Amino acid sequence: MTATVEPTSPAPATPSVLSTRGLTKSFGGVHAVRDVSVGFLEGKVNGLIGPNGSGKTTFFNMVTGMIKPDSGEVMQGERSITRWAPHRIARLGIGRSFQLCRVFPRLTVLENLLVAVRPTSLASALLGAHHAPTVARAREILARVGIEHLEHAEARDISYGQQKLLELGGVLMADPRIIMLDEPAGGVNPALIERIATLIRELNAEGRTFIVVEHNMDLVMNLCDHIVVFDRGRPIAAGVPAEIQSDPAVLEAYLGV
Ligand SMILES: Nc1ncnc2c1ncn2[C@@H]1O[C@H](COP(=O)(O)OP(=O)(O)OP(=O)(O)O)[C@@H](O)[C@H]1O
Repeated sequence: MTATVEPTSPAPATPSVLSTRGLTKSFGGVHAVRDVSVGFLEGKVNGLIGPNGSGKTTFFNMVTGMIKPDSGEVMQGERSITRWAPHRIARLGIGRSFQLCRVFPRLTVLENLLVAVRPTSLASALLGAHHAPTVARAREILARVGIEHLEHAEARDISYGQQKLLELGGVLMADPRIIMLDEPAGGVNPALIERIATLIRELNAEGRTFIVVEHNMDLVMNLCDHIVVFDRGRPIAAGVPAEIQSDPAVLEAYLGV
């Protein structure tokens, strides 16, 4: 049976900016993502939640081209982007962060942003340090994410939460319209979680769509307009936070009740 959860709320008329049809991936005998058909709403903060191992990161990896699905489709609007290479998907304006924050520890904070904009060659990225408009943009983004005072610090010397902000800054360098965040609050202290949440709200208010995988339920419920819930590789619920919080299938998945 096809596990289809349509994004019927909060606004049925809102188009899906990204969607999947029957997306499937197994690793040996592990069915990580099974026949998933879901849609994410344009201009909204979409949440993707589920217990550990329910397939969220594997799903993200397929949508962003990092791994190839066994079967199924990834659609941006009406266009299939299934099996496109990650850089090609990025050029569509789809940016992402990673569960385990990816920064270059021995580069400075500013250099990390210069690398982010030219990921194919570290050398050319660092040469970009002499490209005034790129540097100006990087500084603007550092100010935006609130770590401009750390410009000259090596990334390994700033806190994990600041590294998460730096990684988000790297995503913003490409000016994406759709931003996929894998556990933006994971391992981050409460003060910085609040800053990350504020930043997501501000960027969303500018018209950027978010798809956020996150285990911090307070954050998810406060931040997201619409939530899809995975369990054992399949979507089991979709709706506004109030619907998700009272959905018996969701409670069962999390609590085993
Ligand atoms: N490269 C891989 N090789 C083998 N098994 C994998 C691989 N990647 C993921 N899995 C398995 O696929 C399942 C889904 O994993 P995935 O990381 O997508 O879940 P998740 O919902 O993101 O989990 P978490 O919330 O803990 O990050 C798990 O059973 C995991 O062990």
